[in-house]
Amino acid sequence: MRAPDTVIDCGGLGKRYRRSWALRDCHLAVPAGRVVALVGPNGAGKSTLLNLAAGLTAPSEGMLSVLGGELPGSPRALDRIGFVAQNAALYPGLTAAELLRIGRGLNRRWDEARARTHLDGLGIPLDSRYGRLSGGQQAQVSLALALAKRPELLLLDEPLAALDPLARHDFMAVLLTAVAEDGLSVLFSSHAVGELEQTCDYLVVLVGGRVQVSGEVDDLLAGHRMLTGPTSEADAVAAGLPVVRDRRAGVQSHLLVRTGGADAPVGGSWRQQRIGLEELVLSYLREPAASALPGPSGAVRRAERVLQS
Ligand SMILES: Nc1ncnc2c1ncn2[C@@H]1O[C@H](COP(=O)(O)OP(=O)(O)OP(=O)(O)O)[C@@H](O)[C@H]1O
Repeated sequence: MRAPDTVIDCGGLGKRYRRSWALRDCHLAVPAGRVVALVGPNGAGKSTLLNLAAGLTAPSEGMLSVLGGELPGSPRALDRIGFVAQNAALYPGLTAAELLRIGRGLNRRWDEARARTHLDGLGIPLDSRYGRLSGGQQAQVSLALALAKRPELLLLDEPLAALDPLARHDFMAVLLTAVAEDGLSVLFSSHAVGELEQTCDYLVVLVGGRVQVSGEVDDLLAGHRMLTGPTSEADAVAAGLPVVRDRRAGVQSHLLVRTGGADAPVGGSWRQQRIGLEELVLSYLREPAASALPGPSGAVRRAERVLQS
C-alpha cells in the first residue's frame, strides 16, 4: 500500500454540541511523517478534533478524512491509528500484562515484544496494577499499548499534562524513537508551548474552534520577524507589513510581522530578529484575530509532491 501524503484532511469541518460549536469552518491538510503539535487555549476544540480524527464522534458539517482519504472510524482507519485519550483511564485493577493481553485480542496488528521491551526498558513491572503506577508510568503504559498497534498515525490528547519534567522527557524520548524507527505521524495536543520547539515539526493552533495557524515549524519560524524601533515611526512601518502583534513600550515599539521568509524591508533605526516557537505561539494566542495559514505556496508544494509521487 502506498504511504499517504497527508494524515488529516479537513474542509469546512464543524462540530456542534447542542447550540454551541466546538469547531467551525476548519481547513487543514496535515502532511504525513510529522510530529504535529495541536495548541490552543482551554475549550479551543483540540479534543474535539482528535476525537473526530479517531472516529469517536462524527462531524456536524464539512469533511474530514485521515491517512490520505480514509473515513475516521472505518475498519481501515481504526487498524492504522493509535489513540490515547485525555486522562486515559485504563482499568486500574488490571496489570500491565493483562492490558497487553486485551490489546492483543482487540487488534489485528499487535507487536507485543515491542511493548514489553518498552516497559522493561523503563523498569515498569508488567505485574503491577495500572492504578498503582505513577502518572508517568501510566502514561508510558498507555503509550506502549498505542505503539504496539504499530500505527501509522498516533493521536495523543494532552499526553504530557500530568507529568513532571523528567517523565515528560522520558515520554517524548520514547515517542520520538518510535517516530524515527517507524516513520509514524503523530498529532498531539499540548499546553506545554515551551517544549514544542524540540519536539514537533508541524504546528496547528486552534482558537475558538477555528484554525488560527498551521504550517511547518521551520517555515513559520523563517517567515516571521520581530521588529524593534522608535515608536514615532511604528505606525508607518506597521502600515506596510502584515503585523501579527504590535506592542508599544514608551519610545520603543515591538512589531511581530509575517515576512514570508525574507527579512522585513525596514532599515534605519529598526532592528529585526527571528523569534522562537514559544514566542510565536504566545503572540498568536494573544492576538486571536491574526492568522498564519498555508497560502498558495503551501498548495503549490503539496501539488508538487503529488506530481513527483
Ligand atoms: N461532549 C460534549 N458536550 C457538550 N459540549 C462539549 C462536549 N465536548 C466538548 N464540548 C465543548 O466544546 C468546546 C471545545 O471543547 P474541547 O474539549 O474540544 O476543547 P479543548 O481545546 O480540548 O480544551 P482543553 O484544553 O480544556 O482540554 C468547549 O466549549 C466544550 O465545552
